[in-house]
Amino acid sequence: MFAKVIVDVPAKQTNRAFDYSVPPSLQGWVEVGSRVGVPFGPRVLQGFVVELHETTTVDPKRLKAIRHVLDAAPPLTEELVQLGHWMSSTYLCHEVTALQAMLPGALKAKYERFVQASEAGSAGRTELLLLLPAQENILNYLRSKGKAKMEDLLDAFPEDGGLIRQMLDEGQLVETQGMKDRLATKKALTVFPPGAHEASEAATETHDAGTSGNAPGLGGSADLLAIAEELPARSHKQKEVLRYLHENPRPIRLTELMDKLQVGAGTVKGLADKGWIGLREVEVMRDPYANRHFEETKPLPLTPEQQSVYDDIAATLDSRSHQVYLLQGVTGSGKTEVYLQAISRCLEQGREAIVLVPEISLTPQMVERFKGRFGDEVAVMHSRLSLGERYDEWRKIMRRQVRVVIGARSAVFVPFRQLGLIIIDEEHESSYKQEESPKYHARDIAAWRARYNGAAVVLGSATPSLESIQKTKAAPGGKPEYKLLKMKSRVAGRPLPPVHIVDMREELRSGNRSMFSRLLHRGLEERLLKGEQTVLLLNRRGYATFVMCRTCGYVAGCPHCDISLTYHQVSRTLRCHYCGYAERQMELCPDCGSEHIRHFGTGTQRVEEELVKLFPGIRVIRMDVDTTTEKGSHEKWLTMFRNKQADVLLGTQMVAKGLDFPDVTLVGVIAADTVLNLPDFRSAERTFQLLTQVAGRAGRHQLPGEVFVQTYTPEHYSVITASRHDYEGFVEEELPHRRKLGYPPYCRLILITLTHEQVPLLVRTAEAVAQRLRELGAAEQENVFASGTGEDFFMNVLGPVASPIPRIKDRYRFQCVVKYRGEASASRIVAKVLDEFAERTTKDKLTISVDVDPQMLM
Ligand SMILES: Nc1ncnc2c1ncn2[C@@H]1O[C@H](COP(=O)(O)OP(=O)(O)OP(=O)(O)O)[C@@H](O)[C@H]1O
Ligand SMILES: [Zn+2]
Ligand SMILES: [Zn+2]
Repeated sequence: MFAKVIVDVPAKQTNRAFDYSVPPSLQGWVEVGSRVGVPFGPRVLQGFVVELHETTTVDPKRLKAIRHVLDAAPPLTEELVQLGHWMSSTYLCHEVTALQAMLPGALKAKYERFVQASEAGSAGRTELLLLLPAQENILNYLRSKGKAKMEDLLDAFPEDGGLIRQMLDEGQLVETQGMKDRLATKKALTVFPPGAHEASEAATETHDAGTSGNAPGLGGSADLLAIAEELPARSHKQKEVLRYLHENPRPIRLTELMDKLQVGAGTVKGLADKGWIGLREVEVMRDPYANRHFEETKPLPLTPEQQSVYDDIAATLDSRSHQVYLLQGVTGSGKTEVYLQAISRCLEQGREAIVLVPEISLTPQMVERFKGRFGDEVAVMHSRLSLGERYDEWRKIMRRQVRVVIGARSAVFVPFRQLGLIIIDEEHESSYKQEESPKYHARDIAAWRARYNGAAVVLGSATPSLESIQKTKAAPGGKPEYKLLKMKSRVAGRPLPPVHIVDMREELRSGNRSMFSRLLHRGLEERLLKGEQTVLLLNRRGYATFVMCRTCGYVAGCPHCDISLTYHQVSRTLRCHYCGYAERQMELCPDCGSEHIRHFGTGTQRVEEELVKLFPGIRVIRMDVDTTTEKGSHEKWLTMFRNKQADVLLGTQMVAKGLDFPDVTLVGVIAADTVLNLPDFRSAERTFQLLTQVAGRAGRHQLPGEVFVQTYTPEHYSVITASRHDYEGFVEEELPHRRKLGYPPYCRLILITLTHEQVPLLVRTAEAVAQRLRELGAAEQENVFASGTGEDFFMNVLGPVASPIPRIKDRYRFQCVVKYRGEASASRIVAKVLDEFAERTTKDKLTISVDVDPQMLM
């Protein structure tokens, strides 16, 4: 048997599969998707098996064998391996980078490097070589140890790093990589009465050792009583343990037993040493939600709108065909209930479902709704879990113990084998696009997996992205890519809240210098009197958190990046968000020596201060990056707010999404324009989406709601259409702008960023790249024209220009933007140009990164 393996070296030369033989000892272990260790040059590298064959065309003499298999079950499926291949060509990334992105953090890159003397090095061949004394020493050191960690070896021979490298290259030393995998599983000492043993590996791992139900073979436990009787009276603690285990003949965690009986570990261990009871380490699962009880919920009778949407999705599920739906439902229309019932249907068919939600709306409330309906069938994956917790949730998936996963972007890769449904809530959110390589969009991955599995995808939003809405329209001569489903009204005939636009210029003119307009002020006052709640949104983006000298105007900037430093209140430091550079808060201006330094803290903090000044005694919960870094803080704040321990929930985007609190009757937006002024072609769309989302938090239950949007640009169509809850109106205004400027959804973009330490070389290369792109684009255009297929291809290269942030980590940045229409040809052209320049850029240490469908042109 032969395997094709992609090795874990993200480089152009290794971006292909290499052939290896599967030794007889590993047959049956090596599968497509297995992680393996393979010899590669002088080293042993990690890799992924992507194909298995009975034959190979490679000369058997040159073929090396796979050394070992890293996991008992392959962490990737055949489907995911194929997906990796597709991602590599679609997003122009290395295949191994795509495959790595599918693994949970705990499995990634956590390997240690080991070195040993090679067989050739320790036997025959070395005698023929003349060894340096230092080489002898290194070999002797390794022979005495058998195998050493690379870092220990380098510690032992600090002068000889280069020599060690050379010995590796010459094959005297061999490097292997070992996983720190064991660290990633959690173990607990567990007491086993005789006869009670681990029923099966999986069972012991899921159960809490203390509550394991079955105690197979009780035969032995009678003996414990006999032993207890015979022990001397002074061993009363040991007697007690034996009696307890006689009465409860099942495994129990040592700490729990100690707690229950108030005995020491030594007492128990003594019994184990005598062989009367067993004491072993057992793997336990960390369950982040273990101590939470989730109220079980039953499916609600659907409204007619919900029913018709559900019926459509259910028909696709039943026919096992593949379809992407775009569900446009106003805020509070009950999209989540539709998701829940569609998932039920999918599970009834014996299939599995993935639910993606944006990271910041992956709130406990959201998790609760899914756990409440599907209980232990649900695994949760998000970045606020510890690495270990995430790993354990992932293993539940591998072992088929759960059939529903709810998580942020990367959960789209979970290795389900019978995927029936993928739901992407708030599909317009930019966090579904990964900003590092592989720069994928979860929406595209979901569509790909649905096609592969004959599954349904539901993209839900009150404000779908323009790209998605465009895909619901029929292409000339074809069927639309997505099917549009609509829910136009809120559940139970509740009205959408009226939205009032407040012109802040007007406020200033009439002498109100506060950040609260008179209307919003009165609204707050009324809510305090009535004991109702308010949500206040301050969009942090675009808000100053920098440090400025009021005497000379000096602004503290990063010495390595062309960007101002951000002031961090908690640590009293100034930090660069791009390179991590940090310095102490300054007392004097470095330019003019003035003491008048002003720290512009986060906007939310200033709002909070003003609230407390205007409404003494007001209870405010502030949610922003500063107050939510601690694990579980999110949950804490939201629970407090739900329990009405606060009058106002004040925050950034994180208060705008998904929250459903019955007593919120007022929503205020402090300044609607902060996003609007950003130099981004999506700024109007983002403004509309955010305003609509946050307005949707008011009046969702019995009490009617009301919204005030404060703005300096009340005439802007994104503000006006949002105030009317008018999605179609917004789209109608926005699309002509996009068409005129040639932006998505009328074309697609590829952003190419080049970086180097020196500007002249950078500019020269950037220009050469742009030039070559133009040549190939024009040639393709001619080809298409000549072929007469009438295919809609066009490609336009903008730039090179300096990037909006022209320098990061001492490297200058230039960018080109490729605008194009027409299938895949553009990415093929870009790939070709990258290929042509690869050698030159490696030699010059210049980097080129590519972002297909960028969310921001930064
Ligand atoms: N069929 C139904 N009957 C009664 N109540 C319902 C029904 N469907 C949903 N609800 C309730 O209506 C409220 C709003 O529903 P839900 O949160 O699912 O809306 P949504 O469309 O997801 O909103 P958003 O996009 O604003 O997050 C919830 O409190 C939910 O329990
Ligand atoms: Zn100054
Ligand atoms: Zn920096």
